Amino acid sequence: MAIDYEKLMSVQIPTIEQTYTEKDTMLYALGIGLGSDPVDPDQLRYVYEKGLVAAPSMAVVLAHPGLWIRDLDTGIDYVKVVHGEQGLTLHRPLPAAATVTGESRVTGIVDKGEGRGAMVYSERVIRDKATGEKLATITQNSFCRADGGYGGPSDPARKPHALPERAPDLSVDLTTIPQQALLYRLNADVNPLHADPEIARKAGFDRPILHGLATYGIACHALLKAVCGYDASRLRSLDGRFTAPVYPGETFRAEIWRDGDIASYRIRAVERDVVAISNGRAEIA
Ligand SMILES: CCCCCCC[C@@H](O)CC(=O)SCCNC(=O)CCNC(=O)[C@H](O)C(C)(C)COP(=O)(O)OP(=O)(O)OC[C@H]1O[C@@H](n2cnc3c(N)ncnc32)[C@H](O)[C@@H]1OP(=O)(O)O
Repeated sequence: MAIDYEKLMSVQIPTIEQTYTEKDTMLYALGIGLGSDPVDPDQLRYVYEKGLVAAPSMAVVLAHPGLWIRDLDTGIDYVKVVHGEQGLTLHRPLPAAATVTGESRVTGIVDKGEGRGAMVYSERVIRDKATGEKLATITQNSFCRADGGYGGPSDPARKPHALPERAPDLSVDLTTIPQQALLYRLNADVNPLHADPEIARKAGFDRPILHGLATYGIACHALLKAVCGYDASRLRSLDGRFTAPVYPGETFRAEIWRDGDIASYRIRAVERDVVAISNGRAEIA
């Protein structure tokens, strides 16, 4: 099967309604390493019911339509899909518990050519069901490694944020645990690539890799720590490009540049010295 451009552009991704509880909010925060210092009150506020606050990046798992690339008639070889880019704009801080809706649509497809893959851009708008208020807009680029050359438009890809050329202004290290992906997937992010060694091998990896969104959440954690004083309401947007797969258990170093309200960043997997997220950009209030 191959991608049919018109059909995929108009694919109906189901609208999802989700009621999430304080427990879900704490589970998400644990999945991105918050609470790793259990006596730090700044971290505790994300993982303990007293004065609980939602981590801003949790929006990316709310009212998630699941693995629609596999489950709908998309023509995509889902096993070979990796997460290419992720963006998030927060219109207001996330409640610690709420009922939300998520409306998703495909916003663009770029055919990079035979053997070079195809990129599928999608967007999801999250609303508070009770008030209809927009909470977050989420953008994603799914890099379909096996689907290039199907004959669709090859418009230039959207340009990623350019990192400053000077040395980073600050850095922060965060550790992950060997079971990080098994913990993170309990946020209903069930792609077997992150749990099943057999599927991971079929996708070309020697063992399950960490979810791109888990690395992205850890980037959010690093920025909360380094430039927001752990105040969730200060993080207004978060974008990044996944440049290399990473494994649960690796140490991540966030290298950060500050220019006014903008923090640029990249995430390095320290032990292998590879950049896992590049072109990172966050707006800080
Ligand atoms: C249901 C919804 C869908 C869900 C999908 C996701 C499900 C998840 O569970 C799966 C995951 O979380 S996977 C884990 C996270 N992601 C990754 O590990 C991917 C890491 N990146 C890579 O492997 C390569 O960069 C790779 C493979 C992305 C590109 O590598 P190469 O092919 O070697 O590309 P390269 O030669 O470096 O560059 C070629 C052109 O592509 C552009 N590019 C590179 N990386 C990109 C990226 N991450 N996103 C967007 N564009 C990217 C380059 O700029 C270059 O462009 P041009 O041809 O215009 O010069």
